[in-house]
Amino acid sequence: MTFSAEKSEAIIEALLSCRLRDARFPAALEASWLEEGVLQLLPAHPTGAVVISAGIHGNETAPVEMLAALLASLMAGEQPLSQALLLVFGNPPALRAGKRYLHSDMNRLFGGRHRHAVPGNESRRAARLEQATAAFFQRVEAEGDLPRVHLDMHTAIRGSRFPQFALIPFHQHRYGAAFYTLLAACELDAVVQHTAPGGTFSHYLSDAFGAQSCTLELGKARPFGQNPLSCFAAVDSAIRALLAGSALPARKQPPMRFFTVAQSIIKTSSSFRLNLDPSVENFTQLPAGFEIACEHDKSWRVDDVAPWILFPNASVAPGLRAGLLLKPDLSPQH
Ligand SMILES: O=C(O)CCC(=O)N[C@@H](CCC(=O)O)C(=O)O
Ligand SMILES: [Zn+2]
Repeated sequence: MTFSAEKSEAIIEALLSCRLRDARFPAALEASWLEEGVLQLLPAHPTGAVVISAGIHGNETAPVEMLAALLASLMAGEQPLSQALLLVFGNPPALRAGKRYLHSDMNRLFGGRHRHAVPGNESRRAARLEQATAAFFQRVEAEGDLPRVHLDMHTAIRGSRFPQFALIPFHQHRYGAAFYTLLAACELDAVVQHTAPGGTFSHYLSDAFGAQSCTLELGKARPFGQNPLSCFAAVDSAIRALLAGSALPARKQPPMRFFTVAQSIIKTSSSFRLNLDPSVENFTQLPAGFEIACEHDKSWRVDDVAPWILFPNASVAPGLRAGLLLKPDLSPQH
């Protein structure tokens, strides 16, 4: 395990107090800050382009601690880098406040949706992150036609029966076997395939730049300093091997489970009610016929094809997803 607690604490402190730009890097790396909390690192001859993001939601701190530790290793010259790399600390003001967001959920605003949102911290930041990632991929183009990978790391509000999993955005370009091998090397428990476009950061990078991209869910959201970082050692090692250009660690766990989104529950009004206790975990298999949620004139019931519930949340803003129902994916793409 390569977390260096002291150095990463200093980086988080610098991030939270707007001093991150003071960081220094080995001479072999061309380092530029494209935005607050957005760092581009270029080795001499990159063999791929990788974007790693964390803190798109400000209360999801474990991924930020992991990214800070990775940054500390890069600064110290301890982490080899064969890839053009963009590190993104997603939402610094929300991280400072310890909140998912300040004005609106940023992970619903990408792909230009920020233009139609009420102006605020997240609409401005989503626009800037879009510009920064566009600048990164434009710079990367000068290095040739490099494979593009994006991992957007999150943690979940509820506990999960499959604690660590990926959500792959709806996409029409090919995700190669190597990408699924990377997810397997992360020792993920499950992979969920979206079936419709969305406003997530991972969907944006996939759609706009042809990246093989996913959201990584790494357990339950906890405040800074309270994360069981050793649980994410496999993800950390796989990311470090990817960046170094070395062989990925071999998977030790049983094979990943694959699911597809069958239905999105969209809350449309404040009359929305969820009939699930907060202790119900993600990937709980609900009984057929059970009424999961209702609104004044609408009701959502479980069928026997797609009974697995993911991200049930009654407190989302009207118009947003209040839960997903999943079915098993019997013929995953890879
Ligand atoms: O626990 C929850 O309810 C949400 C955790 C979270 O932030 N998940 C991401 C998933 C993004 C995706 O679907 O790819 C989100 O809701 O933005
Ligand atoms: Zn999140």
